[in-house]
Amino acid sequence: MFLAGERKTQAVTSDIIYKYFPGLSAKQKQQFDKLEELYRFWNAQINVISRKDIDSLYLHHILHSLSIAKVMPFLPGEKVLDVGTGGGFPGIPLAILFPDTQFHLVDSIGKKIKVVQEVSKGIGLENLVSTHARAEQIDDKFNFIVSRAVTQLKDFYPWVRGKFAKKPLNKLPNGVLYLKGGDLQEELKDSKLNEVHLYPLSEYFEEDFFETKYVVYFPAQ
Ligand SMILES: C[S@@+](CC[C@H](N)C(=O)[O-])C[C@H]1O[C@@H](n2cnc3c(N)ncnc32)[C@H](O)[C@@H]1O
Repeated sequence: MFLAGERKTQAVTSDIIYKYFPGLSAKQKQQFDKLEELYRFWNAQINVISRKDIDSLYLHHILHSLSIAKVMPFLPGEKVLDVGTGGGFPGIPLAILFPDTQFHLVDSIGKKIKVVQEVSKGIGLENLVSTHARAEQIDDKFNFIVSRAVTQLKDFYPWVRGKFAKKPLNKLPNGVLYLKGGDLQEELKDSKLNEVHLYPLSEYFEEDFFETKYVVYFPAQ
């Protein structure tokens, strides 16, 4: 029972993942379910998600990360780099969803990589490595580079330009999948990228949170 004027915020559970990604294995469900406990614990020591947002972990962080999968289902054997992963977004949810794809998560702040390593260990991820480094220092080639909330595309692309594998395996050429929101016109113009595709997330998800959010995809160029 609630008193007049008392507000109850209902935390979103992992059910929201299963609504949009049915058919996951028991192991994947266990991993997604365990993320809440692990992030609550680690976020209390090292802040990677704002305190008021932790109740929205499954919607704002996990499902948002997984939206990349609606645009680009990664294939077994592909390699994906997550630049500026913070506490592991979008890389950790994607690594659970695609256990046969190799993920490399990088962040320039060591404490954040500590959270990534602890969460990854806590759910037994075997297809993820993480490095405390600037993205520019990573010397490897990838099929796709993912990112969220790191910097403007005009600054981002020079960091990753030389890091794409030549051989494409997927339905779209190797390239960048960046989670962005709001009005992107100016940013896209400033980026000087000559081919960019916007995938509106409201086409895949009904929650208001996804209105005005996009996966921005551009091939290596
Ligand atoms: C706002 S946080 C976003 C974290 C995560 N992607 C998310 O969406 O929750 C931006 C992160 O980018 C990292 N970062 C910024 N520039 C970077 C670079 N050149 N290389 C690696 N990480 C970088 C910062 O340390 C920070 O953790």
